[in-house]
Amino acid sequence: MAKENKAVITLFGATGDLAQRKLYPSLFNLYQKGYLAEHFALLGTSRRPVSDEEFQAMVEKSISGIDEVQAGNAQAFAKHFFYQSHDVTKPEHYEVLKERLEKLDEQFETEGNRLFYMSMAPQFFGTIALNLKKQALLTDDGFNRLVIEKPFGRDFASAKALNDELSQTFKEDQIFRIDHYLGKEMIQNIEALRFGNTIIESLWNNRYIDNIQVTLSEKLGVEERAGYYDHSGALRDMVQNHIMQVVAQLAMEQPVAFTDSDVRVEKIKALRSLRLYTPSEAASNFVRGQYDAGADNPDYRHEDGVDPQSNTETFVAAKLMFDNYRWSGVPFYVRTGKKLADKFTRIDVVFRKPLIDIFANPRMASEQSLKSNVLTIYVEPQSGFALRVNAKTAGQGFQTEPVDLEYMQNDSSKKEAPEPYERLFHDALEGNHTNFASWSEIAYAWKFVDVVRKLWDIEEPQFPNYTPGTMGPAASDELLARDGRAWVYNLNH
Ligand SMILES: NC(=O)C1=CN([C@@H]2O[C@H](COP(=O)(O)OP(=O)(O)OC[C@H]3O[C@@H](n4cnc5c(N)ncnc54)[C@H](OP(=O)(O)O)[C@@H]3O)[C@@H](O)[C@H]2O)C=CC1
Ligand SMILES: O=C1O[C@H](COP(=O)(O)O)[C@@H](O)[C@H](O)[C@H]1O
Repeated sequence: MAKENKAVITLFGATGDLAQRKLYPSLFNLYQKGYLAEHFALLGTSRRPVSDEEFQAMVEKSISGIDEVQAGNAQAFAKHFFYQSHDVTKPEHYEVLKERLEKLDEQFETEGNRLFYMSMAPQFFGTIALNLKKQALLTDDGFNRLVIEKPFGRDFASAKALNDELSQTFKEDQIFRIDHYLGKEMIQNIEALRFGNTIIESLWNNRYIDNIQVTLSEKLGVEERAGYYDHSGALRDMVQNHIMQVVAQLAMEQPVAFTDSDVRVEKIKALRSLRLYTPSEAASNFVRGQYDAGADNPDYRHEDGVDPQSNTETFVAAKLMFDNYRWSGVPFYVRTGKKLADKFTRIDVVFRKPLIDIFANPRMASEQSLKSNVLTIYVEPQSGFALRVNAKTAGQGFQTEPVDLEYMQNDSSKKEAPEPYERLFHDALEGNHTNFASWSEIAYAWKFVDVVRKLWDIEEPQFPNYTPGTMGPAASDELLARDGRAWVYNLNH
């Protein structure tokens, strides 16, 4: 039985793309499941004038694509939505907001619980938080929480400045920094796999693991987001946040208990032990790329909205090292990019080969060699995992071949899994921080990434350097080849 969450949600950026594509459908799913019911309201804000009725129609339209809408639910849901034209830079506008929130609190009996969601350009995040405090929009009786979208800063200094601003209004345990990768079913499964299985956790260290590979691959280019992306690039857009969060979950020690505070402690410890590169180490352990023209696309520099001289990277590959007892000597190879071969996210954990390969005994005149065991976590588009083991090939002789022990979620279990934003909204309403990034995690991630960014900002790259539809520049393969390794997923798969 779903527990109802009571709150008034104030959404900054209510007419924006994210709100309409992701946030309203996620809230609607929570409503259909009973996590939101009678005691919730959403006050949407942005500058343009929109009436409550027009806003409700916008919300209904945004959820119209959802399957299995229970009769009448869409209209009943939309009736919880209200709109206030509001310029976040104008302090006097917050007074009106305050009055409306108080009325909604009373009307929907939300017990003073307030959730403020910043879904707008990041330069406004600090201003909004300061005004919420100055104009006393936080309540004394219920909870006051802030959900904040990415990006959280452009580097450590700007992230710290933002965090300092937010901290004047909200304490760390009131801030929920969104990283939608943490809302993905199979990313959450990392913890279940590791800490729910003796056979996995007992091997999860440098005695048995040779290397770990994380790939976040995209088939699309920058599309209509060039304005943002050209000032960001793959390092800031994907590595500093999503990849760092995934890697922290793979590397962390077992938390004392599966609670948000215990998980945070371990993720922070893991990120603290991530080796901070010198500029020359960064140069040899990071690869950047920018896509060339393809059969149906211009090269990146000729995309709409991109600076024709742009040195923004659309691809990053890197080798990360953790200096701690568990991971000493084990490289974590990561890569992400746009216009690659396919859209998928996967993690490959490559185990060491047996110390002695008795099947390669020359007396048996065998040419074969055992393959490494690989645990692959398929995050998307399929959800599941596979363990590659060596088995005897059926037949007269004695040959071995790799076979996969596989678990893939079927359509019905996939349907059970909420969308990341639905899950994260629910967590924030429940006050559960497990799937949100803490300030310390963000700070360590920026410090790590800043070294690379500074280096790349002063060195002229040889762009473009990869063909759309491939897995990035040749240097990405060379990064592993020089260690005698290769990406488990390559174009032959
Ligand atoms: N869209 C996406 O897929 C993703 C977005 N994000 C993040 O989510 C956030 C929102 O992105 P997105 O929805 O795409 O942005 P949009 O540009 O689509 O929307 C911006 C919103 O902010 C409002 N706005 C702009 N200026 C002001 C102002 N001065 N005062 C009040 N409201 C204002 C706009 O309405 P109006 O002009 O009427 O004021 C609009 O509602 C960003 O932080 C982005 O990085 C993160 C991941 C994915
Ligand atoms: O945060 C972002 O993520 C998307 C990729 O997310 P996914 O869930 O589709 O894998 C990426 O396209 C975008 O550039 C980035 O801002």
